[in-house]
Amino acid sequence: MALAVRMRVPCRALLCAGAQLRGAALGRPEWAAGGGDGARRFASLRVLVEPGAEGRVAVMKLKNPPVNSLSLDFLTEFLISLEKLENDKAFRGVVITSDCPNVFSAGLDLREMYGRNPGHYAEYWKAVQELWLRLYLSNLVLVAAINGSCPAGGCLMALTSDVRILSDSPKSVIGLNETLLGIVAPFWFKDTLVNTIGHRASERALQLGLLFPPAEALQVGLVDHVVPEDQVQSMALSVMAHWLAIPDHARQLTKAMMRKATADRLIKQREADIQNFVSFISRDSIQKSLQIYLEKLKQKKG
Ligand SMILES: CC/C=C\C/C=C\CCC/C=C/CC(=O)SCCNC(=O)CCNC(=O)[C@H](O)C(C)(C)COP(=O)(O)OP(=O)(O)OC[C@H]1O[C@@H](n2cnc3c(N)ncnc32)[C@H](O)[C@@H]1OP(=O)(O)O
Repeated sequence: MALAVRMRVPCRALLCAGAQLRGAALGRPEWAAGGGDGARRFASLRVLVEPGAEGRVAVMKLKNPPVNSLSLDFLTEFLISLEKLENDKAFRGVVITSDCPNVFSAGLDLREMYGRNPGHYAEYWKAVQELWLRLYLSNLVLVAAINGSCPAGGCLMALTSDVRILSDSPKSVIGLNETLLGIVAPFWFKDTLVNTIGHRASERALQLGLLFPPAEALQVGLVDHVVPEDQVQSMALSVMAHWLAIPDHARQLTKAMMRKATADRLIKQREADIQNFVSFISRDSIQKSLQIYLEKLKQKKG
C-alpha cells in the first residue's frame, strides 16, 4: 500500500518529491506499510521503521547493504521516514540502528562523490546537509544504537543523537576519519564533534583521522555506553525510557538552546557550503585521492 507523505517545509518537500520521482522512475513502490499496525510500521527499500515495545518509540533500521553507505537514494528515504515520525505525535523517541551485520554506516557514499558532475555533487551535498540539520535539530529523543563500524558520515549521523550506545566489538570503531581519505571534514562536522568531545580532543581526532575502538570512544566521550553486541538494542531502549521521563517541552527547548547556534552557522551559509563542496570535490587531486581510496577498499578483498 502506498502511503501519502505530507510535508511541512517547502525545501524538504522539494527534496522528498525528488525521491518519489526517482522511485517512480525506477518503477518500484516507494513505501509499503505492513503488519497489523500498518499505520505505524512502514518501510522503504533502505529504511525499516518499526514501533518499539511501548509504541512511543520507533526503531529505524538502516538497511542499505552491504555497508549502509549514505547514498542519495538512502538519504532521501531516511529523511522521508524521519519526517513521518516527526509528524506523528504518538512518537517521542527514535532508536537508530543498522540492519547490516558489523557496520552501522560506512558514511557518505564515495560513489556519489567520485566521477560525477557538479550538478550531482550539489544535489548530493544538499541532501547530506538536510540529513544533519533534520537530525541535529530533531524534537524527538534520538538514541544511536551503534552495532558496528561507524566512520566519517556514519559518525556524524551518530553524533546528532542525544545518546550513543556502541557495541563492544573489534569492528565497532567510530570517528571522523576524513583526512585518511585525503579529504577535509566540513566545519559543521567539526562543530558537531567539538560540541561532543571538546576542542583539543577534536583537533587531535580530526587531524589524525582517528577511528576510536570502543573503550577509547567511551573514554574520550564520543559514545556514552559500550555494551556487548547483543545488549545494544535493550540498552538503547532503557536509556530512552530515562530520557522520555523528562517532559518533552522542557527537554526540546533545552536541546534547541544547546544546538541552535551550531545549526544556524550552516543554515546561514548553506548555498556557499554547497559551492565549497562542489569545487573541493571536483578538484583533480581530490578525485585522485578518492579513486585511490576506492581501489584500496576493493583490493582489501582480493
Ligand atoms: C576546504 C574543505 C571544504 C569542503 C570540504 C567538503 C567536503 C569534503 C568532505 C566530505 C565528507 C565525507 C565524509 C564521509 O563519510 S567519506 C566516507 C568515509 N568512509 C570510510 O572511510 C569507510 C570506508 N569503508 C570501510 O572502511 C569498510 O567498508 C567498512 C569498515 C565500513 C566495512 O568493511 P567490510 O569489510 O565489511 O566491507 P568492505 O569489503 O570494505 O566493503 C563492501 C563494499 O562496500 C564498498 N564501500 C565501503 N564503504 C563505502 C563507502 N563509504 N561508499 C561507497 N562504497 C563503500 C566497498 O568498496 C565494497 O564494495 P565492492 O568491492 O563490494 O564493490
